[in-house]
Amino acid sequence: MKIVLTGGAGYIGSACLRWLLDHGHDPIAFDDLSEGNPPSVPADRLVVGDILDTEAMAEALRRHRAEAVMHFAALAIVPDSVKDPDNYYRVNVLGTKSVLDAMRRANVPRIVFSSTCATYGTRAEMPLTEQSPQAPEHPYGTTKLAAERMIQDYASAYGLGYAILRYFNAAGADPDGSHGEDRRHETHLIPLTLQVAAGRRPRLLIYGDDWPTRDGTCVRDYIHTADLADAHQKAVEAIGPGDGRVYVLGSGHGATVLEVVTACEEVVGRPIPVERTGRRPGDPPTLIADPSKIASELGWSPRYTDIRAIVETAWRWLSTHPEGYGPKPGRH
Ligand SMILES: NC(=O)c1ccc[n+]([C@@H]2O[C@H](COP(=O)([O-])OP(=O)(O)OC[C@H]3O[C@@H](n4cnc5c(N)ncnc54)[C@H](O)[C@@H]3O)[C@@H](O)[C@H]2O)c1
Ligand SMILES: O=c1ccn([C@@H]2O[C@H](COP(=O)(O)OP(=O)(O)O[C@H]3O[C@H](CO)[C@@H](O)[C@H](O)[C@H]3O)[C@@H](O)[C@H]2O)c(=O)[nH]1
Repeated sequence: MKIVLTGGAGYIGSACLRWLLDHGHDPIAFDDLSEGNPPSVPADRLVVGDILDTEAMAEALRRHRAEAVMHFAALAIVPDSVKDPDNYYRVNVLGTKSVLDAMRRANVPRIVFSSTCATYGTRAEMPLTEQSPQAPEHPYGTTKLAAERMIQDYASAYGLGYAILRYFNAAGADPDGSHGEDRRHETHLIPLTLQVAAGRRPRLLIYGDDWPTRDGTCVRDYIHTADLADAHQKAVEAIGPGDGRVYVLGSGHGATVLEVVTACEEVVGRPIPVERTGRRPGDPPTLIADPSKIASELGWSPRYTDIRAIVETAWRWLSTHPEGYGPKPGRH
């Protein structure tokens, strides 16, 4: 299938693009490089552009004769969204509207959307299913929920097929260590912990050890990017005309912050300095998926269910690419 991936030079988008190439599809990335890395995808598969430019997006869809869009492009850091909601509503909500309008102009019949478990809020019961009530508690989650609703409204009015995938915590790198996570400003637990292990940061701050969890630190469901990519492939292949699907997408297993640090110590073979500090605003204590719907409907199951195996891939990338993908172009 000919597929355009918005945000396809980013961490998850580029992992999906490489996966789709390896599995017989014809993907290209459409990315403004505000966070993406050109070396993460083949040069002839990258179109540089802004999703808010509807005509540029439509032109890329027409030129590639796209049969599907995977919409990854977004701003996705919770505390930044609290400080700068203007930018989050612009890129995540108006940007999604622009992508949908470009798809209508270019007659593209299906979309797979990157949503998030951050649309649920802190009060839902664990594990989370597609039926759990959505009540986001920060602008990032609100903008992602607004984008979900917009896709569903466009689908019922204009006959679009869609799959909404609510991911949990994306983690890991390509198993051969050739590609991985490289952001301008890293905030995610596993890369930060491994950067401390590599001597690039003095210590890891642990945000809260008094949460109501088994060791007092937050529990998250870490899902490897290869498992995310596999789910995207299965979802895009399953969407029929006018078909709408929603799936939660996690491994079904939770790890605490301290368990992640221990896994990192086991993988790198030495202790990692940590400092316990206060809770980070907006953090829910526990987020765990129940992925049984995507398992039964699409035959998806995660290959990475052990946090140590996920960390091993991330360490292979980080320890062999201390500069990541190198200098970042065009950042704003
Ligand atoms: N990382 C996670 O744990 C996680 C979890 C749940 C959902 N998600 C969602 O998955 C998607 C990808 O996340 P990621 O971690 O790969 O982030 P990322 O920042 O690495 O990727 C986002 C990409 O979008 C591009 N982009 C941003 N604004 C753009 C614009 N206006 N026009 C074109 N391109 C633009 C960036 O350059 C970047 O390459 C996001 O939609 C995010 O909300 C991520
Ligand atoms: O230096 C750090 C960084 C993180 N944490 C903790 O580690 C856990 C995981 O944090 P992080 O890796 O920042 O991920 P989340 O805040 O859970 O958010 C990610 O996962 C969400 C889905 O759960 C996505 O929607 C977001 O885009 C993505 O950033 C949280 O309990 C944090 O408090 C620390 O203790 N110290």
